[in-house]
Amino acid sequence: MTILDKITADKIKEVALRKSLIPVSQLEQSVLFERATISLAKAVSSGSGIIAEYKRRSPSKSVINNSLSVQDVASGYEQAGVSGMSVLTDGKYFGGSLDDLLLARAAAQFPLLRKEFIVDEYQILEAKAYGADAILLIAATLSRKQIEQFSTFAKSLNLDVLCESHNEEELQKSIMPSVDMLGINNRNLKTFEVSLETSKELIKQIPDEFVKVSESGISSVEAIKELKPHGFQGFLIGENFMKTDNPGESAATFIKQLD
Ligand SMILES: O=C(O)c1ccccc1NCC(=O)[C@H](O)[C@H](O)COP(=O)(O)O
Repeated sequence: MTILDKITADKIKEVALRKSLIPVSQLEQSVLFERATISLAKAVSSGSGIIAEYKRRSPSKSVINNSLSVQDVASGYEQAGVSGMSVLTDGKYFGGSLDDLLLARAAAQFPLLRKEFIVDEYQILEAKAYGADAILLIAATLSRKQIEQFSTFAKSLNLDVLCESHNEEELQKSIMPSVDMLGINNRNLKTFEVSLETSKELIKQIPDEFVKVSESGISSVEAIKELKPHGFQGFLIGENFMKTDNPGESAATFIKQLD
């Protein structure tokens, strides 16, 4: 069993429990449920393109940063000029929560991505109720039918959809009109190996109309300069900013060097 299989199996159980505790009607009554969302896809294609992540820990790195509040990081990222922020809401493997999403929403106005292992429409309702503007779908864990179902449902709630792949088969099943952004994950989620070559190779198969995002293992301005000519507009960066004492300041310095 790979780590991704394990995360997905745990997530299915977790979501069943969450559903029994908080009914859909309660999520729909959240004040944030009626909020006008901001398009992450538009922000990425018109701004710096950086989607900066709030990441305490991960299966590949036990501790990245446990000492910074999500509110401080969100306002730091916003001041730095990132296009949006990714908030990991998984508790068991990443130390995140839906409260992180809510607190980031309270601290900043820019687009927020709920970074989660989506296995059920219920999690998309949660994303909306806790202030997200976009959701992530991971093609490795979903069928084409599920990607279509979840992305169409997200669009009906005015949430943008980033669908992530790591190989040709995953990418091909993600290409559909209800997806706004196609992400190429440079990290193999089975082995944790990272290579920017994955982005450079797979982007050749992404049709023009999609916003193209390179994800994971981006640790320098040079990497962005290397990826941009291949057609990437978005760059999802976690550890590189979060390993510092001031992720907002690190993002600001990074973005200045992009000019
Ligand atoms: O980061 C991991 O170890 C990981 C393991 C298993 C599933 C997902 C994982 N990461 C989620 C992400 O997509 C990254 O946090 C994100 O792309 C940022 O990556 P990085 O810049 O390398 O921190």
